[in-house]
Amino acid sequence: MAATLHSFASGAELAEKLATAVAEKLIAGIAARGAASLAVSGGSTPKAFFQALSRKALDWPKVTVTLVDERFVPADNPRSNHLLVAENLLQNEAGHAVFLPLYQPAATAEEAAHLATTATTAIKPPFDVAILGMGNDGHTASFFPGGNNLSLALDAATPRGIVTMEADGAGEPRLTFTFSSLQDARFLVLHIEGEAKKTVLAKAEGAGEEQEMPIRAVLRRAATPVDIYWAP
Ligand SMILES: O=C(O)[C@H](O)[C@@H](O)[C@H](O)[C@H](O)COP(=O)(O)O
Repeated sequence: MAATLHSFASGAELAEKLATAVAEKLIAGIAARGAASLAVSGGSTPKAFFQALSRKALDWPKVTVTLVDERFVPADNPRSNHLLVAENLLQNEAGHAVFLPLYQPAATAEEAAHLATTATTAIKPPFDVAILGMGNDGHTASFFPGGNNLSLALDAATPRGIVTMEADGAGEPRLTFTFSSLQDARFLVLHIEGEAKKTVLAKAEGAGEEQEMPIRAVLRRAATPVDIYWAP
């Protein structure tokens, strides 16, 4: 499926333009269906975008925000994506949104994944907006090369929901939406910044196995054409 590259002069310009585009999609979703959903990734890249989106005026109480993936840590842990979103997105206007965490206080990540799958069925698929990031190893969400559940997570036949992932480079056990949960978002965005990530993207767009660079599954098989947002 062909992707569309949107290049910007700076991260600040990208953040504002992406926030405007996402706000428009959420407003359209609310107008069409009475509610809208947004799944965002963690990491260091999206902070300015989150802050720009937080200032957009829309009917936020009708928007459910959740995470593409999460580290199996509570929200007071500095590694938590929930904490990152709470501090940067769920502020200002967006502070009125509904937030659905993936982390669940459970004895194991597997138990938390089952609980999160049940909890996130409250979001009617497909997502209105899904924002993906990408690591320098070509992972997206928590689809890490060598991940113990990578085949399951990428399999189009795997039901929508949350699965666990453990992999070198992932740190804690991860909770991640499956490929099947993300790939048909009405607006499917890959947000990357820097020359190094552009080089990684070029390699991912070339030949090779999905297992080597899992972002390839999204670039090659997503039902929704990917909009790539990039700044130097
Ligand atoms: O939990 C996470 O870390 C993210 O969901 C992950 O998939 C992230 O998008 C990439 O690792 C890129 O992270 P950076 O933006 O920090 O490069």
